[in-house]
Amino acid sequence: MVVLQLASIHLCCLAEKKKDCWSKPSKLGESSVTYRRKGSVQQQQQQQQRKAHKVNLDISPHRAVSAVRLMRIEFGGAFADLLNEKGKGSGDNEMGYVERTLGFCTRDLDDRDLRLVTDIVGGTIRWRKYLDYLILSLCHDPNTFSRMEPLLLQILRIGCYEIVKLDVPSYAVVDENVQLAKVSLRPGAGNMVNGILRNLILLKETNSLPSPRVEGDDRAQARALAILHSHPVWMVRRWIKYLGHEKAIQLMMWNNSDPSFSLRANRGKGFTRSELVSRLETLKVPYELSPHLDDFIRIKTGMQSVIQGGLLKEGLCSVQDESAGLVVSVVDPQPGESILDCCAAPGGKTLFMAACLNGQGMVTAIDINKGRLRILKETAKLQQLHNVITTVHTDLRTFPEDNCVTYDKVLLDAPCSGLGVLSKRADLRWNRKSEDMEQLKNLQDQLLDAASKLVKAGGVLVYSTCSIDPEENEERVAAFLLRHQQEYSIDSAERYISAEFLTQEGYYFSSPVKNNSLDGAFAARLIRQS
Ligand SMILES: C[S@@+](CC[C@H](N)C(=O)[O-])C[C@H]1O[C@@H](n2cnc3c(N)ncnc32)[C@H](O)[C@@H]1O
Repeated sequence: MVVLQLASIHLCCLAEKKKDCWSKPSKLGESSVTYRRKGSVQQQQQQQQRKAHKVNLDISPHRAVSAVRLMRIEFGGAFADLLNEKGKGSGDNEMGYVERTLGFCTRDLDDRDLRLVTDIVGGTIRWRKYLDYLILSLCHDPNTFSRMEPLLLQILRIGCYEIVKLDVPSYAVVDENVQLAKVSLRPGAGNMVNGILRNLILLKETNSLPSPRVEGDDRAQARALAILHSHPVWMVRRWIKYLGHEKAIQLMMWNNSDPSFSLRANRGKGFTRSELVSRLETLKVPYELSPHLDDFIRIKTGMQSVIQGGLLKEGLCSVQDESAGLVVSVVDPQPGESILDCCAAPGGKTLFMAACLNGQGMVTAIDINKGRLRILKETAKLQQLHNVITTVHTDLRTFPEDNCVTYDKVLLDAPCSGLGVLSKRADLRWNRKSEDMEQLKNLQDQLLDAASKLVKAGGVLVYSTCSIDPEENEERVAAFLLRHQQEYSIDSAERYISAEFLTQEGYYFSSPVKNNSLDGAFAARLIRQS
């Protein structure tokens, strides 16, 4: 998924609104409460009450906040990437959540704390299956693990992650997580954290951490790899089937690595890549120019400075992965054209296509999700592209029935599994189920059929996904071409992208395994004959 930074911040508000209230599970501990959104007056009252409360200075705020965020992601339906959006997502309410979950608050987070929270939350989610395996192995009795309070489990996961995957001094990890469990739950919980973490440190120091053997039949091997690389078993089996063992492992390692980001200078606002580079140099953010796209640069660190420097708020650039930018290259938008973006929100590709029009032509952006479409509209205004973007809130599957207009180019960036973007979407691997794949494929077929009716004779239809799964990509296009033999044929993407991204069939495909540092994405360019 390509998440526009600003869109993310807005989306977070939506995600929060969607979950107006949620009850913490009863196993949480004595201070189990119902989370409820309060109006602004109530928020102020809460803040005043907090001032009257005892602030716990013994526990680092980043550990307390990380534990609470993990609870919200697992039980409250919050999205990791949004909450983790460089520490922004939770807004002023962060300490309110901490206090209601843990029964105390800590000092406010500074920039360093925010970075730590981002690392710990992202890493703990990614490594969840492996961390649970370690914790279970150290519990001795499986019932202790299965009956564990959710908050205690989060604290243990954080501690294990810090010990095994981060270079944090072990005394600090043990002391603070023990303290956190004691104060927020009960003394016995602190003792359990103490026992498990100290054992883990011993095992790590003697190089004897528990580890499943990759042996036996395919299923058993997939199960072991799923633990070692912390992914659902069904995904591992699917990737072994399509990519083979070695590449499946490389892919999982990529998914577990720290994501890098790219920024697109917004030509629509007359802001060039050189100007973006100067601003980044002033902000002391290290960057690399994209070798594939003229408007893009890559950054590995420094997103916080980009946000604070106002570049996104001023609409001067967007956070957009190059893999998504290359889909727009395949569409090849030209000034004066009429373009339909069928599944447009939150608008990453719409905005890039609109910027390519140089003020002439129109991108019509339709989406079934009103909230996401509103974000697109707001961003278009911010980026001064609203004159070349029209939004339509509708279901694409019924849109052709009421609309007889056809377009020069139609982009269908279909809803998909997102299996190409798991490095950026830490929690997505746990939210996707294998059953989703069949439903998504059906929807993709229906959407392709609908989109195909909206292309002019001689016009172009581009089908794209941010998936690396052939069943959502090549197979959907092959099935479509069978249904529309007389109307559509493949137009090779070779004129629009470099050879490293070109498949044998003439499609665009970026693979995290092959095209290092890009997310996975796919696009097929089809021409309408009649
Ligand atoms: C992969 S996202 C699109 C991302 C977008 N193209 C971008 O670059 O930012 C898929 C979008 O399809 C929309 N969608 C799903 N089903 C739809 C339908 N039946 N009609 C229109 N839009 C739909 C979803 O609301 C979602 O915003």
